[in-house]
Amino acid sequence: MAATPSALQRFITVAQPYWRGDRRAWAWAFLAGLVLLMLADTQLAVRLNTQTGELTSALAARDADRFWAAVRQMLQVLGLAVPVFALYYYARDAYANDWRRWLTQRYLDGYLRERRYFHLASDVIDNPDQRIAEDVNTFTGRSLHFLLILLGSLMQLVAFSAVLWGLSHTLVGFLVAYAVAGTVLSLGLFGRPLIRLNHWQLKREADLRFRLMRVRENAESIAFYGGEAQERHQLQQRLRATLLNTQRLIRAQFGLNLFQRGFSQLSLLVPSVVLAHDVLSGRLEVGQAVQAGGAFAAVLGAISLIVDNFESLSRFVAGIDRLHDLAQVLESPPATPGIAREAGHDLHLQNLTVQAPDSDRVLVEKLNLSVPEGGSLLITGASGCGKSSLLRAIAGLWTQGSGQVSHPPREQVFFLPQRPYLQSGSLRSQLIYPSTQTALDDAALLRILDEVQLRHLAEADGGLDRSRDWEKVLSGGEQQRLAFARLLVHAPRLAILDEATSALDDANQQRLYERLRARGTTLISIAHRAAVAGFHKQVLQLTGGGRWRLARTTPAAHTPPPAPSPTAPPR
Ligand SMILES: Nc1ncnc2c1ncn2[C@@H]1O[C@H](COP(=O)(O)OP(=O)(O)OP(=O)(O)O)[C@@H](O)[C@H]1O
Repeated sequence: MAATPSALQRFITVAQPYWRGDRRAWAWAFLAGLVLLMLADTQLAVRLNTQTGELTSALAARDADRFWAAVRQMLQVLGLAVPVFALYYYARDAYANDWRRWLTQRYLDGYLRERRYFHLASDVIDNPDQRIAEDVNTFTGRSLHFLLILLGSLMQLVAFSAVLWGLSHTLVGFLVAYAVAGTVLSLGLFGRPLIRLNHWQLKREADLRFRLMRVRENAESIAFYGGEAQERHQLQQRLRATLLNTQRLIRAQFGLNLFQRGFSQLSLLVPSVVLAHDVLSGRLEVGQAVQAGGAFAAVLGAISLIVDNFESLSRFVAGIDRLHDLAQVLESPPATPGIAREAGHDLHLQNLTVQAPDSDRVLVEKLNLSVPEGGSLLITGASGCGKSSLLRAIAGLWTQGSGQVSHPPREQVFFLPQRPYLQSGSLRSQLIYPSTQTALDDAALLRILDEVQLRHLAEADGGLDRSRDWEKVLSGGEQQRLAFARLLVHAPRLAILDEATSALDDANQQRLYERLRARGTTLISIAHRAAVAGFHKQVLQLTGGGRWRLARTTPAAHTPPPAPSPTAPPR
């Protein structure tokens, strides 16, 4: 089948980093140990078989001494065989687990590096989460399983081929022809369809699970809308697609079963038919024919590995395809950005043109502006005109377009996105996010909680170490205040706020902006509410179609009144 070399190449691409990377010494040493255990296990199984024969013969001969000697020997062999058997399976699973840990780590690094998780479009790679969490696990487990079956078969092949060759050359010729025909036929008839169907099955299952996850994540909104009927409809559509594919798989499996059964049953007849003439003419003893039949079955079993394991092999290959595609995407060099970036002291945008990803639509054209240290800029414009997109370009999330962005070093810039993202975890970890540790002590963190009026969250049992699903238990405004607290924890030189106070009341919003101004933080905001304008020295108005207008606000507007004021008009 044309897909075989490519499937093998794909397997090698996915598997080889473990065997050739920093883990290679361990990987090869452990594998060698595993093969030794397998050999010992096979050897002990043969000895057990011999001892069983000896016990039977001793009983048949009514020889008590011989019988008890055989029992003692059997117990000795068992004493070795049982732990070796258990150790072999333990080592195999531990090995698969180590491989999984290593490979998952590699993909996780690739997924989180250079914001690949953000750029991965779902039409390029569907369900990367399933690939990283599940497909890797299946891949490492199944790879070892098949590798060891293959080695076992090879041992059997070596052991019985010699026997068979000694008994009948013709039978060996038939055997090779029979096995090759079976393998070619099964690959040709069932290979591509089964691999394709298994590929789709994995995707459909992941889509269904993802949809269920969305219901759980958005339970409150769905409950408010009463959206159960729509959700059920969507879920049923995905379930139907999954089951339809399963149905096709079952049909393909039916054909494969017919073929496999016919192939293995016929193989019982082949040696007798081939050897009948030799036996009937007296050239071969009946016992030798029986022995040849046994050897034929053993060798055929070894070389029909593909036919016998076709179903699980096709599932395995489908999983390899998914991992291979993921690896290609994660390990490919990032696309060359159209927008150039460089580190500077202040924020400068030079001839900046921003386009939406994979589209010709220009959202901002040839924008030039500077925000000096301690300065402030408000971005306004109608919904959908490209305000957040401009921030995405400044942050380096979107790179399509042209021009140049120079900005203070990344660690001195802090973005507050439109939707505050809260993890479930301790209150402390929310406050210091995205850092994993902070130089601030608990007293300083509590003071910041005071400033955003969330001190009460740390007053329950557990204090700053209290863990909750914060997204569920905090109101929209509280979530925004907690996100604002992160800004105060990180005390950046440049803060970029995308409607980060939209859910706050005016008094809270004013206090937090004043706090930033008192710190001398350079500020860029997007906000719809008029009161925010007073905290900014420049206003950039996006007027649609890439056009823009930059203006200074009047000095009076820099001192915001306690009540909301009208928007400062651009000059
Ligand atoms: N990932 C994306 N790919 C393609 N187009 C996008 C993408 N994200 C946003 N857009 C489009 O870019 C345009 C600008 O979106 P943007 O989020 O910048 O608007 P905005 O001015 O911030 O709007 P709002 O005030 O409603 O938040 C919109 O028409 C939107 O549909």
